[in-house]
Amino acid sequence: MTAQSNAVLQISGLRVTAKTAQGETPLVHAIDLELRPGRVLGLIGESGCGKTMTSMSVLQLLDRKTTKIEGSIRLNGRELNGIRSESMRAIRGKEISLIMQNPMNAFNPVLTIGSQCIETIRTHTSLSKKQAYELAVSSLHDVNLPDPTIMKQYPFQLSGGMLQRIMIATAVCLRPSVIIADEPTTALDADNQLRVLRQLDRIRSEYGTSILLITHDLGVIAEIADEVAVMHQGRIVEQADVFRLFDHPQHEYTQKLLNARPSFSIDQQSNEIILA
Ligand SMILES: Nc1ncnc2c1ncn2[C@@H]1O[C@H](COP(=O)(O)OP(=O)(O)OP(=O)(O)O)[C@@H](O)[C@H]1O
Ligand code: NI
Repeated sequence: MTAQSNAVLQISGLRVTAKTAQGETPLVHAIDLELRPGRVLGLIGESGCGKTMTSMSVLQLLDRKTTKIEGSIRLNGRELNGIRSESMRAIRGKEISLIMQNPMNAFNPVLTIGSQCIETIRTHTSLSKKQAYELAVSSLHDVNLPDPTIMKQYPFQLSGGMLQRIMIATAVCLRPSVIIADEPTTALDADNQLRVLRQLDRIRSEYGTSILLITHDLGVIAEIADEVAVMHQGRIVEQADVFRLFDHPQHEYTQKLLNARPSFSIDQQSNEIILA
């Protein structure tokens, strides 16, 4: 009998290799990650270590002509690696959603926010236009954008922080069990960063959504992650509970990451990590 795991997303032995004219270059080396229900798993590591390649492989968004994905990616028990692209299109946005770094790129500049949200909803459901409109408006309300006239606006009329919240609203409106957020706050100013993190945290607690949060920022990790996986040169070098990681970093690279921060302390009473 095989061991049963309650993971929503289980990545085992994931390898990503770039196929170039010069030959094959390994980018991600047989990593294992497990995302449990309602948890936030932070994936942290330096630029170029393979975080985005990992998230793109999970979503099966890499071009199979130029990249090879090996290993297993199970979403609610179903294998995603090698799945037909049609089946994956039905899963993406419904069972697993992506929130990207640059909100501007996520929207079509010539369509209103409303038509894009409604289109996303109707691709995955049999809701009428009116029902989809109502769901979109209530999702925007959820991310503190209560004014429905936003539906009539075009992406360029809105700030980066607002677009990021709209992207979150769109990503969560169909209640996916997993959200992958790849540097969701990097392009935002400090106020909006905090706002977006709070919203992700609220979505997690309200809907039990599991979040794989990709970042190079320990502050983001301290804010909302339950567990952390540290990635270095295409490998996971350490995975631990967030408090344990801050308290007792095991790997040399994790220690370097922590030392690069000015200082931090753990408030025993509120159980929060405070960064200076
Ligand atoms: N399409 C591609 N083909 C080949 N190599 C690629 C491709 N995209 C990225 N790479 C390489 O893969 C490695 C991992 O890149 P990746 O984008 O996953 O890093 P990252 O950890 O997300 O970095 P960042 O924090 O800068 O976003 C890098 O060396 C990058 O140059
Ligand atoms: Ni990246």
